[in-house]
Amino acid sequence: MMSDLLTVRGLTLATPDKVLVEGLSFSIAPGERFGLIGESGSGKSLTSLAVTGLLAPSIRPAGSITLAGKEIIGAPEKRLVRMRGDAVATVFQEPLTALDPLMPLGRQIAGPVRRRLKRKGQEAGRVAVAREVRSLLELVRLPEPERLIRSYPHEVSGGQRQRVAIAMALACQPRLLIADEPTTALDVTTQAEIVRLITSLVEELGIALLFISHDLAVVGQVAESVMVMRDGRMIETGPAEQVLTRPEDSYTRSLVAAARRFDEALEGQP
Ligand SMILES: Nc1ncnc2c1ncn2[C@@H]1O[C@H](COP(=O)(O)OP(=O)(O)OP(=O)(O)O)[C@@H](O)[C@H]1O
Repeated sequence: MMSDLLTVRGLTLATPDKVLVEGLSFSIAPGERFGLIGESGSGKSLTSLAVTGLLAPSIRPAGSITLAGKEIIGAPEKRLVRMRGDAVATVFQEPLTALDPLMPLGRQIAGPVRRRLKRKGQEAGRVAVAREVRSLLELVRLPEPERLIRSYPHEVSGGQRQRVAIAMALACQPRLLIADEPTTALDVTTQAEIVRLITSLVEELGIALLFISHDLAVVGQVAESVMVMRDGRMIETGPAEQVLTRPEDSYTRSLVAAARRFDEALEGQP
């Protein structure tokens, strides 16, 4: 649809000797929360990298990806860089890889804040940037902002690091937030907190979300619509409530049954 924020049509990703993703089509409306589900190696991360124009040079994309009305496939690097600052930002599985180990967290958040203020022609001096950094820390519910600003990544917990990574992604004021397995590296309690935080933030800010996970239960908590992938292909797509409770495809049914058995085991039932 013309009004969609992200439209992927017939996306195929291949190396010279292997097709990794084939004929993928889906779209995300402004403000919509979309879940991409699939087991390891199904092509979820490649799909999200294609959306942000960050594919390895050995992988050739074909088909079409439009984000905020602009074609991504074949776009010059300059346009992709601008789009990554403007339309889309990503939160990855392991926040340590996104963070510089040698730089205090406050300065790391300040980077994207300053770039955004400059891009929008706004005052980007020290005071203005510091004010925005503080309000971002508040937004992601991080306590003790003064200490955090001066801390290095290894001095805070995994959950706090992921909150900082979320703050950095939101610093660009993206229209689409991509969260690629954002909770996989965290313990169960922290996982639930981060999932709730992401859900409430995108709702509060009116941002669309592409949430990627192998975990059906987590995707079910976050997404309004879902797509199930296997071996680089789309297996099933539709409203989350329908796909996750009344799946039509046998592969989706097996995933749902496995997740249910896992839940029952946790509850100590047969
Ligand atoms: N640069 C690359 N060159 C060749 N093959 C690749 C490359 N990157 C990924 N692949 C292959 O593409 C397939 C899909 O990878 P992808 O990372 O998208 O899977 P995924 O669904 O995100 O899995 P995971 O949850 O384990 O990250 C895998 O078989 C992977 O080995």
